[in-house]
Amino acid sequence: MEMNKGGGFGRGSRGFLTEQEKANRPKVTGKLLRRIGSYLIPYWKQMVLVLVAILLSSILGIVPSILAGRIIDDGLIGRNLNSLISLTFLSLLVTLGANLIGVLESYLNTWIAQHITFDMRNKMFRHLQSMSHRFFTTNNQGDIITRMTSDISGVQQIITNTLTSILANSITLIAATVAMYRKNWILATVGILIVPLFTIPTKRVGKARWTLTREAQACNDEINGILNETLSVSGQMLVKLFSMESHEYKRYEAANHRMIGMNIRENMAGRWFRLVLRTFSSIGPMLIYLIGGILMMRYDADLTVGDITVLVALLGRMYSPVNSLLNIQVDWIRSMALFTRIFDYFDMPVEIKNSPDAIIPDRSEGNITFSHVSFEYEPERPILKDISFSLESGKSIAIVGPSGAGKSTIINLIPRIFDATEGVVSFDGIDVRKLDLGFLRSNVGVVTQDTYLFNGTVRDNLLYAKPDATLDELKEACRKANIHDFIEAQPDGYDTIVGNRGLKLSGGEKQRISIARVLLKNPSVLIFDEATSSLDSISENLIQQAIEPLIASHTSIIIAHRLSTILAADEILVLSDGKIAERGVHNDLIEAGGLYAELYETQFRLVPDAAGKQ
Ligand SMILES: Nc1ncnc2c1ncn2[C@@H]1O[C@H](COP(=O)(O)OP(=O)(O)OP(=O)(O)O)[C@@H](O)[C@H]1O
Repeated sequence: MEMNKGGGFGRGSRGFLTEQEKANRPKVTGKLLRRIGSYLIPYWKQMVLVLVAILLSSILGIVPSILAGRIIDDGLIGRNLNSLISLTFLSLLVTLGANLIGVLESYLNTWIAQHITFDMRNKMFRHLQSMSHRFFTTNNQGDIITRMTSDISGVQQIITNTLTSILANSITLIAATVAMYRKNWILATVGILIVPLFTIPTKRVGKARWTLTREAQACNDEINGILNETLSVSGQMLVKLFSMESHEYKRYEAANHRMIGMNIRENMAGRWFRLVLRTFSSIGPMLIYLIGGILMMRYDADLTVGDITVLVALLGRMYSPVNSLLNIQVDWIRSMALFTRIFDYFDMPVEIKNSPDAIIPDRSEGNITFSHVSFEYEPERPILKDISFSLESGKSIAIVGPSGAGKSTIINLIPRIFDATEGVVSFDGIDVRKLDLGFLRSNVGVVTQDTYLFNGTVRDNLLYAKPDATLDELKEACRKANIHDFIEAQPDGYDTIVGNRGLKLSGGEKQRISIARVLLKNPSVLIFDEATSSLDSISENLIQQAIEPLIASHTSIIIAHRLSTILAADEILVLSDGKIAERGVHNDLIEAGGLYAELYETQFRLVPDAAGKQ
């Protein structure tokens, strides 16, 4: 039987709280415990079985130690072969039984833990999917992934290790103590007094080793950081372009060198730890032999050799449970902190959600109205100020303005990536906050500046917009987006792998695929955030040839940076510092000689216009 469930000597090195953990001790309230319980309750039947299994295997686990006494006294010293054979056989049977129950207990335990974490992971994933864009822009991606992966795996550890460790170790300890006192109260008291004395030095050396392990871990993290930075695609590109190869090598070598030193020290600390452990753990048995022997020889105590052997064996069984129970407080604090962190995530409010009586209109025209819309990402920092405009179905609007004027922010309010702080954004005359989110988003197609493709084939990426689209539909969308010929020219055609985030494709190709993807959704409003990053003139030309007819044939809003796109729109909104500074058509705005005329002179006229409409 595995007595040392998650505890024991080896784990002494983890049994300490960091300064940070000490400072952030979680508040354990009845509410928190009830909430944890709510995840366990569906599995109460299996838990009762685990409890019975632990009880049985812990008690059976100490029986062989007790039988050892009778094997010695009756079998060996008493020279009774029958008794020797039956007792050894019984001992073997009990050991086998305890271990078989242990296997069953492990299975049930793992089953429960896996199911609880399965429930939690799914719940967390669903919750994260419903979180707003603001959540993902303000929270570190690494933290979000950690919550999903290691924190929830931590819950599994708590269930399989901490809970069973408390139970199994407590039962073993009680059973061993009772059995020892039944044999001889003096030796039992000696043994029980020795156990805590043993744990003090073990804990001290353990702490020193733990500090070293943490330092080695920090060193390892540093090395991983260097590897992540320098061996990533973009990192390598940066290193090459700035000829930093030898600088990076030196940085890596220095960190690697530090790590070697740390590893040697850590290993040696481990060796010292084992030395202290073995020395102290042998003091107890020696004392029992010594005192037991004196009691037997000098005081004629009612003790046999077998009794002394049993007491030594039982004492040996106590070290590990005592040690791990001493760590329970640390495990408990960590477990509660883990649950608190996970629940904090569950409790984060969902900012953008369907209103309870969300409207799903029969059809969508694609009329968009902004009336007196203001918006701020952070309190007291207005980004959009009193924006009003209307886009009628079938028409198109180009939004222009200096960088940071709030152009992308305006379009983010239409599919409710964010909600307006003041004023109303409406779609076909209905406040977007009252519309069904699914309806709204399926009718608003957005092509962002930095297009995102999943690692998969071109076909997979296109089908994301319409999983049941036929190949002909895919081809039609790609023709409209001017990317069909390119895809067909690839050896694998529509099954071409796009690579991680689409890295195997050029910026222009990615953008055209993402235009095709949006067209497959067949939305009633198209929104383009025209890329400012310079594409080569062929790519530009292909994109413009795709976008211009779409602007003419669809209700559309374009954040425009190129003259030809601006000219393709019915109306131009000129945005400055979050306000609409000017609006109208190209010639009138040029004549007015305001901000648009200035932008035209400084930017649009100079941007190489592939369509040649300058
Ligand atoms: N998620 C965000 N949180 C806080 N502030 C933001 C966020 N996104 C944008 N901003 C700020 O809002 C302002 C407007 O940004 P926006 O992206 O709408 O400008 P833009 O006109 O589209 O600029 P560009 O042409 O450079 O893309 C900027 O000052 C920007 O720093």
